[in-house]
Amino acid sequence: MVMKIGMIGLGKMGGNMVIRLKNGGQDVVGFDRSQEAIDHLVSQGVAADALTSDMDRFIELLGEPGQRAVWVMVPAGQITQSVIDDLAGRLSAGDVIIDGGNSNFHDTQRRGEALAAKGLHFVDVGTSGGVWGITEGYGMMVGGPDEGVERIRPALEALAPAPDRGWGHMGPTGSGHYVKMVHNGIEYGMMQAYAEGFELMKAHQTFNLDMAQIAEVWRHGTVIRSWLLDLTAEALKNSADFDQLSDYVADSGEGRWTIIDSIELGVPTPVITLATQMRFRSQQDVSYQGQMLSAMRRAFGGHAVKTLEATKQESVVPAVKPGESPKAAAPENIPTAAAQPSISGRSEAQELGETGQQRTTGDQKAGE
Ligand SMILES: O=C(O)[C@H](O)[C@@H](O)[C@H](O)[C@H](O)COP(=O)(O)O
Repeated sequence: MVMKIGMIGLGKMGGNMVIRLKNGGQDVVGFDRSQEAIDHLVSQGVAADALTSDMDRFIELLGEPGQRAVWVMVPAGQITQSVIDDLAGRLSAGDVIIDGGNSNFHDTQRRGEALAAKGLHFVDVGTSGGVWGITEGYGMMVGGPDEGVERIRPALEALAPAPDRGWGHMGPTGSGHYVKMVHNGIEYGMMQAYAEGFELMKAHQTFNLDMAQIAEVWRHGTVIRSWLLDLTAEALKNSADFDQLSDYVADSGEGRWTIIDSIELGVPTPVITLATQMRFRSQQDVSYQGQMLSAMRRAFGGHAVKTLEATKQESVVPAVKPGESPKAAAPENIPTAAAQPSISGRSEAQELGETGQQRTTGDQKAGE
């Protein structure tokens, strides 16, 4: 089946979806304010007269009132709201508006009610797959009224990995975005678990393990193989690029909303919660709470603490090689440990470890 469908937002998600819809035989038209986004799609073989940066023209291209369908693929939040408000004023009863972004499901429920009052069908599609969706197909979690969902079935079947796989009607308006929210919470948890495991193995220098080799081995046959691991293995192959990455990890809100939902329902979600909190920590340059911990520890125990300057110098400490003692690798001028004995009778140097790292051995712990 072929349907006419309009796409608003021709960035890396919406633009690729236009191409997949076109390749799937659908009659697709697109709108973006950016001429550059339009030119890119034209260079990819999409007809120039199916794309416009003029909203009036776009609405004309959508076809018969009451039969029109518009997929909104813009960032969640205020931009989505203003695009939907604009469409609500231009479309008429029977038309379908689809929000394919990562909107908060509460916003979606509210928008659904307002649009239903005007006779418009509002369908929320939690869309997964990122930049790979163009070739692999998109996983789609669909919410909304039956009629609206049925109307856009040809588009969903063309966008999915296969017509009968990778998409489903979850329930009423909001349910698609709700399921996508939990999907993203799980995504955070899986990513964090992989990242922790690899960092641990990298720190265990006795074995001099090769992270790229391990990721590649784990991709095949193991219990923890996954697409995320496939992507990780690929990233580890290019160590020059990997080593340049900042450890700042952004978050777009889905993890936060998942935690809020878990609190409201009283359902424990420790993995997702901690994974999200780790992102917050990564987003801090110098953490105020960490500074406060140091201040308190110094105050009550007279313990030596690191200064920002010392931490900066330490970041250029050469890595300890297997067989080499940490002391040999540590520069001598890092003022991390005082020579005076601590309350436990151990020197601060012993407590911090000779490179200034936190204590790590059972013996040291027992001696506290
Ligand atoms: O399933 C997907 O394709 C992803 O979950 C995607 O939808 C996600 O929004 C972004 O990759 C970034 O999300 P964060 O900024 O929250 O990491």
